[in-house]
Amino acid sequence: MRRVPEHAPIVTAAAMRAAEAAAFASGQSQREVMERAGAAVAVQVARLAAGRAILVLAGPGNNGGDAYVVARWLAERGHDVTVAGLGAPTGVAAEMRAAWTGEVTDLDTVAPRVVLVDGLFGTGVSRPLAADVARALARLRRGAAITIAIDLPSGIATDDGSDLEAAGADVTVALAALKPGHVLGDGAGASGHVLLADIGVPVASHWHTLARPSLEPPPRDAHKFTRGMVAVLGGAMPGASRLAARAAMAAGAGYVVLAGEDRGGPDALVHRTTDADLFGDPRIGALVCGPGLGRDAAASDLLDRALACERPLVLDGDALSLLGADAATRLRGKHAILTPHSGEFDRMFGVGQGSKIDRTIAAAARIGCTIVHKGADTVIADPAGRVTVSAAAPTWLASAGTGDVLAGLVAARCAAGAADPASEAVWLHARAAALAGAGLIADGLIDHIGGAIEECL
Ligand SMILES: NC(=O)C1=CN([C@@H]2O[C@H](COP(=O)(O)OP(=O)(O)OC[C@H]3O[C@@H](n4cnc5c(N)ncnc54)[C@H](OP(=O)(O)O)[C@@H]3O)[C@@H](O)[C@H]2O)[C@@H](O)CC1
Ligand SMILES: [K+]
Repeated sequence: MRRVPEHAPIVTAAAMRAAEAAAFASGQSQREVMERAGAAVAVQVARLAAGRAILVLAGPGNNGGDAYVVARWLAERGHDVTVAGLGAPTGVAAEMRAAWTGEVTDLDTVAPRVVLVDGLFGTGVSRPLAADVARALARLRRGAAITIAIDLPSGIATDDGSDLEAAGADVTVALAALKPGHVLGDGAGASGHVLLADIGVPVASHWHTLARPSLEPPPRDAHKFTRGMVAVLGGAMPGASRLAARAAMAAGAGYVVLAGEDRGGPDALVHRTTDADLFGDPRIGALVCGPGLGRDAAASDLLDRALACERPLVLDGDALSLLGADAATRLRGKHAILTPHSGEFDRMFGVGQGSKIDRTIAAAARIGCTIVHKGADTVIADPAGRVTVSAAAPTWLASAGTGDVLAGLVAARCAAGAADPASEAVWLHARAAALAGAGLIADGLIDHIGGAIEECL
């Protein structure tokens, strides 16, 4: 499983440039910042290289400037370093090139070494890599035991993570902040483990990586209703709603109701009919609608009643499919958390423009609800534009029923009155998956929710 720093700011290329400009305006010199960036990367390279031969690739821009600093820092400390260059840097990067007293060989002909440091392109990549550059990079990566990228793997688009012929890295040292390219789409996979280096450039952002929540055990005067009541609407596929209900129980909801005709599930699960009393029950802290609901007239009627009631909603699966393109009008002003995968999201809000972060923010603002846009890169956006990205969840989660478990987790945290139920639930879900290990199934995931909670106490 890859590692990504927790609660790290995420900024676009433009926002990073603005932060750098502000730092320069406040008196820092670009030379100082580049020296700091190079040194921060070099410390990690030295640690990971452990005495092995290092090849540093230096590109034509400031990412290449950082690379020349890395090479100089390592050589000064006795490491075995060679450099291959692409293009002629300008400005401060040219000064760093001049300060490197060793040879600079050609990218096309250089032989691979055990440790590869990729400083070809960072946030300034503006188009797909030329075929010869992509080929050389891929060849050198294949010939290396470990590849460490400076700021971004060369050829990953900074703002949306799309692949512009990148070869990828095992470790990426992000400078000052993470970029969407480290956490979204192909870029998330290409970045490998991500480390965050402080280069003295302050960065403010409303976007962050997911962090372990801080939770409390129930207080001494707790009883089942103060811990949160969750109701799950059953439907055509009872297994899915049962998974959501069981997950809510395991996540600490004090009283969980499975509403409908299904009488299955554990003994502690309370069964009720979907009558008016249920939808008017003021004790319900979260009503889950969607897992296993079905898409027939009965399902549609249950969704209508859920939307008409005053309780906080967690909408998933079939509820989202039933809403489809009407989601924007029908959900506006509702207290709801939506948990679509990308197919459901696109059906509700259209494919649209921009990165997954941009599109999720726009949809959350449009409907005034929090959206958990699921995937290998889960993006959580609230209507105020705050974003949390989960980019390191185990890929074993890609199996039937894990989304139903997540809906139950969100509902339990919502009913418990958590400040950020969606992010907490996504963290617990990913952690339970890590504890469940390889080959997990949704039922087994539930058994590890308690263990995940223990790590947050
Ligand atoms: N600002 C600062 O002071 C600091 C910045 N820092 C570092 O700088 C990095 C950003 O630097 P940057 O803006 O110079 O961009 P960078 O990623 O080096 O690439 C631009 C060059 O590549 C070229 N180019 C682009 N795509 C190409 C392609 N496909 N194929 C071929 N060429 C291509 C492009 O040429 P052009 O597009 O103009 O033709 C230009 O020459 C950032 O990630 C961090 O590492 C840190 O040191 C902290 C201080
Ligand atoms: K790079």
